[in-house]
Amino acid sequence: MNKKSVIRATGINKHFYTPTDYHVLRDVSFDVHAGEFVSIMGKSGSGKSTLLYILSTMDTVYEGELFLDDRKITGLPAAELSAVRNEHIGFVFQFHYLLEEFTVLDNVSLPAWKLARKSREEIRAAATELLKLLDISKLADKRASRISGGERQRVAIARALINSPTIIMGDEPTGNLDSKNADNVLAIFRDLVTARDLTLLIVTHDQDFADRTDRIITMEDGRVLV
Ligand SMILES: Nc1ncnc2c1ncn2[C@@H]1O[C@H](COP(=O)(O)OP(=O)(O)OP(=O)(O)O)[C@@H](O)[C@H]1O
Repeated sequence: MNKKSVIRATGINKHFYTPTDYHVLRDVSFDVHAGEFVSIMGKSGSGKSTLLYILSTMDTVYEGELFLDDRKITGLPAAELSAVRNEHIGFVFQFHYLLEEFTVLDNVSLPAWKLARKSREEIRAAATELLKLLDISKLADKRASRISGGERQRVAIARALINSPTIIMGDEPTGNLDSKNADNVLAIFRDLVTARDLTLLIVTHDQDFADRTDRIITMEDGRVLV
């Protein structure tokens, strides 16, 4: 099967110049195809988060080229980049950055309010649907500050889905969960790949989690091992 490339990185190099020149990413090239569930592993300091930051379009200072959904992202002006990000990518982080005083429903709705493509009613309906999908409907009106770690991660996943992205990127999304909740998150991700035709790229230290993804990209000293 010749699936299209959803993420393509070619010859990515990145330097940090603080305090001296540190060559953190070295000729990183790889493809992630439509519908793949890929994990990125590697020792602490190998460059995983730095790479994810570039792939998520938030860091634009690098050498090489990045393509998302066959479109060249490298060199796009900031406004276009932000439109691409909003349209294509949902993020799930270890620390979910929920707004503690907002309800669960409002936290999930927030990215759609920002994008302002739909009415408040449509957004509410879509957010309600996502809570159902993630089996957290009961939490809709609870404040984020009142829910558990596993529940927070589900809210963060629902929020990442609200603008119907084609790609979900995660930085240690199961990092602070116990193994039962980590298993649940994995099962949710797995279902999403099938049900919503998503592509997933997840940085993780969790070998069990990674072993159950379709493919592991391993990083060492800023390089992708092949
Ligand atoms: N802003 C920065 N300035 C200078 N060096 C940095 C900066 N950000 C990261 N680094 C360095 O770049 C290297 C890669 O960092 P990165 O966070 O990408 O690693 P990682 O593989 O995600 O690590 P971890 O698994 O511990 O999160 C590290 O040595 C880090 O100290």
